[in-house]
Amino acid sequence: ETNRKGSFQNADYSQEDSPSIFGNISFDRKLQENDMGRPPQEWLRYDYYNESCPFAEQIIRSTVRELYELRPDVAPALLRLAFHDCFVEGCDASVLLDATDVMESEKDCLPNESLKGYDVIDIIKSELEESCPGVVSCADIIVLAARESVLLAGGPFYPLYTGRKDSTVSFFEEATYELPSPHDHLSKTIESFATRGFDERETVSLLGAHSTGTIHCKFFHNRLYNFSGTDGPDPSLDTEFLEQLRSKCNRSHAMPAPSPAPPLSSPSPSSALRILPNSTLVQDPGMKMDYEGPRKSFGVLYYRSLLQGKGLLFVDQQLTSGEETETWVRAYASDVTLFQRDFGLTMIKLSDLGVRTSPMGQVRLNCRKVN
Ligand code: HEM
Repeated sequence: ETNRKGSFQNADYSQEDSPSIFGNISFDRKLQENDMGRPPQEWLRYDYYNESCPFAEQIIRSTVRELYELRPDVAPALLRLAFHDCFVEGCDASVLLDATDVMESEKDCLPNESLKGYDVIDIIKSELEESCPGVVSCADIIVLAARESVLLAGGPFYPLYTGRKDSTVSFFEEATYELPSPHDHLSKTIESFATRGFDERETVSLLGAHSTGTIHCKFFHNRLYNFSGTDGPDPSLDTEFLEQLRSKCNRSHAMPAPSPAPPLSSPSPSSALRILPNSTLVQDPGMKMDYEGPRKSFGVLYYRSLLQGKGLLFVDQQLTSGEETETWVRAYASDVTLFQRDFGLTMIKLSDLGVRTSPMGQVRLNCRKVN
């Protein structure tokens, strides 16, 4: 364990002054192709804003960190936001567009109903607009803010290309039908990730993101009281854990959606300091996933809990039901370094999905609206 901890390279890395766990690894990003059948590196570059906005990545980093100090739930919210953006038609900030008279918004589809962090992105964007107006895309902000969030949650640093452009449309239908459900069986999850180029190992590692954040009762309530119409619990749930969950989530937590996320900021944020404290009472308490304090637990405890029948979502617990996926659950449960490396690589891949460049995209001035 000591040795493992010794080589457990994580959260203290910053891009400038530290080697990352990727330092010695050669990974072939040529294999990752975007929608246009061309590899992302033909469109994107490391340090794309080097000349146009040299402090862009630093501004994103420091703003996320400032907000995190006030509200640690900012980190999981931003990580989930990146997943929901990138998984639907690529990383193009389409998830941030508000509805208009002629366009429905991804924000309003069912799988996104408890998505948060839009106002955090607004704050970061306004900081960037002050320094370099009209330069940094909302799509880059999302993936870079998610990277910072992973670090804050105790995960690895991973290098990211930049230069993504923002979409001019929101994909309500696609988000409604293509975002995975917490009630999905393994085969559906595997298929859904495979469509986007992730194999089983990569899928298992990405779900390690569920090491952090909060899962509201409504997403696993059926497993506690009425699993598949049996009027009883999911037999794959550990019994002690079942009681623990039932004490947090009573029968009445089944139907109502979680209360709308409390605003993280004032309506027109211009500075990180305008953030409000976390004061709104959430009716559905949910379960915190930072098992033993975020920095220690990212990854490994999530997989260990799956091996003990203590996965919160059905979709999580399903990872132990397939031969190959279970092998990776076991591997990650016992090898922190392997998990951190794999998670970083799959986050890179996720962040490069369906990248847009001009003329198919733009740099939005306000992340909520098309220019
Ligand atoms: C089969 C795939 C997945 C499903 C069905 C799924 C579903 C969910 C659900 C239902 C929640 C609870 C939301 C709530 O209670 O408000 C959640 C939370 C979360 N998910 Fe996933 N998820 C999946 C994959 C991922 C991936 C790939 C990532 C990131 C790489 C991710 C990151 C997160 C995070 C960080 C949270 C906590 C959010 C917070 O506390 O604000 N998820 N997910």
